[in-house]
Amino acid sequence: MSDQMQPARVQIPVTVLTGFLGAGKTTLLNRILSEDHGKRYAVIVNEFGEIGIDNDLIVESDEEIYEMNNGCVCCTVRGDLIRTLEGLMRRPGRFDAIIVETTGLADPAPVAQTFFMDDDVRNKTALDAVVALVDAKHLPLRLKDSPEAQNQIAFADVIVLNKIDLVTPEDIAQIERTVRSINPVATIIRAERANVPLDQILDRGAFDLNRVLANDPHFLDGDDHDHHHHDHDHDHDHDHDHDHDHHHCDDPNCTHEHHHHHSHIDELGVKAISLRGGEMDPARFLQWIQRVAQTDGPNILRMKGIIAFKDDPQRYVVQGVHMILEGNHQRDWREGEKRESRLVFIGRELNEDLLRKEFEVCQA
Ligand SMILES: Nc1nc2c(ncn2[C@@H]2O[C@H](COP(=O)(O)OP(=O)(O)OP(=O)(O)O)[C@@H](O)[C@H]2O)c(=O)[nH]1
Repeated sequence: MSDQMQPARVQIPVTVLTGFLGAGKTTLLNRILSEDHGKRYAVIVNEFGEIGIDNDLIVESDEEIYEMNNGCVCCTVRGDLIRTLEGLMRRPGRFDAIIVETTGLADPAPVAQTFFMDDDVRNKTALDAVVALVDAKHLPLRLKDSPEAQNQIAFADVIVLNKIDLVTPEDIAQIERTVRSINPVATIIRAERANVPLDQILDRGAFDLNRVLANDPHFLDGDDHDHHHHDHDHDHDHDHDHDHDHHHCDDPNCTHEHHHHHSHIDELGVKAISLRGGEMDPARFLQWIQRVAQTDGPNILRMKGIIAFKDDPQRYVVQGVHMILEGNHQRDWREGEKRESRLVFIGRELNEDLLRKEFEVCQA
C-alpha cells in the first residue's frame, strides 16, 4: 500500500543520543532539560550496570524520564523500548518530542531500526537524528580498543566533538579529520561540556534513511528474529544481579552482528563492577579514588558513583573517564532517603575483589 493512501499523521520527532562511555551524553541531556526552549520532552534512558546511577545524574526537571535498566538497548531491551514508546504514544499531547539516551556500549543501528520495524512506532514517531557524542581526548584510544566507538560515529547524523578543553587545537584538528574519515557526511560541532546550540541537534530532520540503506542494504530486513527477542527479554530479568547485564547477548538467536557488526560486550572484554556500601570517611575515600584513577586509570573506561560522606548533608557525585576524575556535591539527602554509597567501575581487567575490599575499608 502506498503511503499516500494513509491519512496525514503527526509524528513525534525522536532524537537518539549515542556516544561511548563518558563522552558527554548525560551532560548534553541535562542541557536539553535545563534550557528554556518551551518544548516538552519525554526522555528514555538506558544504562549499563545494575545500580542505576545514571538516573541520579540527570537534572531534576518537569520532563518525564523512563528508565530501561534490564540490558542494553541495542540488543535485549529493544522490546522494552518498543513498549515504552507505545506507552508514550497512548498519551499524545503530553510532550512534543522524545529523546533516547543509549548506553555507551550500544550500537545505534538497531536502536534506529526500531523506529522503522514496528508498525505502530513507525507510524507515530519520526527518527529526527542520531546524535553522537565524541570524547576528543580519548577518541584515539577508543578507536584502537572499541569497535563500538567507530560504529557510533559512522552511524550518526550529527557529531558533537566534545571535551575540546582537554586537547590542544592541533589535536582537535587531527581528531576532526579522523572523525570525518569515519563519517564524511555528518555535521560536526565542537563543544565543551556539550555546549552546543540546541537548534543544531534537535528538530533537524537529519536522519537520512537513504544514506543508511546505501551503507547497509539490510537495515530494514530481518524482523523475525527481533520478534523472537521481544518474547525473550523477560526470561532474563532475573539475570540482573550477575556481574553485568549483557550475557543474554550470547543468545544464539541474536543476529544483530549479522547485519550490524554488533560486537558483543563480552567480546570487548568490558565488565561492570558495582559496589554498594554505607557512609564513607571523606578523606579515606577521596584519597583512595584518586589513587585508583592513577593506577587503574588506563583500564577504567568509566567510573561513577554517589557517595554518602559521614556528617555531610549533601550527596557527593564522583565520576571519571580513565585518569580524569571529577567530584561535586549534588543535592541534600532527602528526608527518609537511605544514606548509602554506590560506585560503578566499567572497564577491562579490573580487580573486582581488591576494589571491593578497598571500598569497604573507606567506610566510616
Ligand atoms: N573536561 C571536560 N569534561 C567533560 C566534558 N563534557 C563532559 N565532561 C565530564 O565527563 C564525564 C562524563 O560525562 P557524561 O555526560 O556523564 O558522559 P556520558 O556519555 O553520559 O557517560 P555514560 O552515560 O557513562 O556513557 C563527567 O564527569 C562530565 O562532567 C567536557 O567538555 N570537558
